Amino acid sequence: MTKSVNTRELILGILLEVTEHEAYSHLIIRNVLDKYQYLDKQERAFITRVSEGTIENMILIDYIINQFSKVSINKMKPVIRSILRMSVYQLKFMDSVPDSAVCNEAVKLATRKGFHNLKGFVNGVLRNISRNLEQVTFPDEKKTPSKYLSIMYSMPEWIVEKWLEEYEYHIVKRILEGFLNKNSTTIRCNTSKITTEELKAMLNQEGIQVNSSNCLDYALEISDYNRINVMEAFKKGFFQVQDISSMLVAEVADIKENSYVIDVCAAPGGKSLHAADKLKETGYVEARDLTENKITLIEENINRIGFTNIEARQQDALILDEKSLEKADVVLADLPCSGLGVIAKKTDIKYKMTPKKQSALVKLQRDILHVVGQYVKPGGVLIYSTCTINREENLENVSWFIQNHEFELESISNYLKDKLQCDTAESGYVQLLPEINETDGFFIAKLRKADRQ
Ligand SMILES: C[S@@+](CC[C@H](N)C(=O)[O-])C[C@H]1O[C@@H](n2cnc3c(N)ncnc32)[C@H](O)[C@@H]1O
Repeated sequence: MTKSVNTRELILGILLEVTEHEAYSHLIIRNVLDKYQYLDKQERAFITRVSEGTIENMILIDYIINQFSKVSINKMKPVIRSILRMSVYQLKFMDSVPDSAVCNEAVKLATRKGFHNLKGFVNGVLRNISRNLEQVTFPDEKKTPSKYLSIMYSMPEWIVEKWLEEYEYHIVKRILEGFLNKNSTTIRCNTSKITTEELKAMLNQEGIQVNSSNCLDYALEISDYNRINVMEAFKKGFFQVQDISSMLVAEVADIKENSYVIDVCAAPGGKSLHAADKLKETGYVEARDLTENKITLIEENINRIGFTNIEARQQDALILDEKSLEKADVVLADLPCSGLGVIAKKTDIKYKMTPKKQSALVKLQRDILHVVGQYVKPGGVLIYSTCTINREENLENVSWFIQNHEFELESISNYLKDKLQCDTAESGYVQLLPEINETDGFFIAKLRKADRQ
């Protein structure tokens, strides 16, 4: 195939899909990289960095553009708006691209996209920004703290205000910094197939940089790799990409061999497969999700890994499944949530969430918990988890649940090592925060059902 594709044009396409058509950035970037597999490592890295960086810093970038453009960013044509955004990202954050090249490429791209008449505008705004970037004035941190944080860390102000009500200022600032610092990828070794040391050696042989984790014996951090799905160890099902926080779900559940586990919201199957691994070829995991597409995703992972003690099943968690009543030793309820803890990985979530959508999620979470709590055997365990950091979706839901159901919180402090330690673990729950705990923002509560015997 000929290399006729222009990387900047691909980036423009990604930005337009995300900002004008509601596409999710991590999915659209992955699709583009899959489609243009012949691009070299440097080109792939450039596409990923500029697309993610532009989306991640969009509030800050728009603030800067608005100081130099007579037409406000919201009034611009989508193509021009996106070209300016990706160019300002490069001017502000990428020393490797000379400013003159950024401006020239932007003008060429605008022309190629049919905006010959606006090339003077694009050129003028960008050259002006490139000359005066250091002179931009930002909101005062002391006088308008939420506005300051919102612009400097590109977080919608309503989210900043919400977090400032729940956490101290310096914690919120660190969380926001954490979202912008990219961590290395964490993987979980499938220890029923290979030891962690063997997996480490295998990855090293493929030239991948691997570090052990202090938090869990079977977790590894990998870096310096191109694509995961071509790694031999991945194809053989020896590991699963998973954040440490997500690994803690099956860890704190303390799954014993021969147990029956129901994961009520399982796709793409990370926690279900972890539970199956912990069962060491015994027991049974039922990995449920809402739609056929989601079931296919789980099945793809099950097939790759090759476990036989797990099956995927389509089932709406809101509808009571009479056959499961009081049958499960462990129910995993890793429920749909606002996802505000994983903004580092799913960059555009912060722009798509609204207070109204978040309230609807709280109701959904309570409705699902009420149904699936009934599948837990007396004396069994329900793990409630979300990848968000808002009290309403987390602790407030747990408080509501234990007030209205025969469950009690149970200590999880024995499972939390090193930087995961926290004051609330003894009480049965943990709220992990990006940067502070060096994980995704994630909530886990362990609930034990009353044993009537
Ligand atoms: C946070 S994700 C689960 C991630 C998964 N536990 C893992 O570790 O890979 C939430 C999942 O809930 C599913 N979901 C949403 N509403 C549902 C419902 N009513 N019934 C079952 N699954 C649902 C979504 O399709 C999504 O896959």
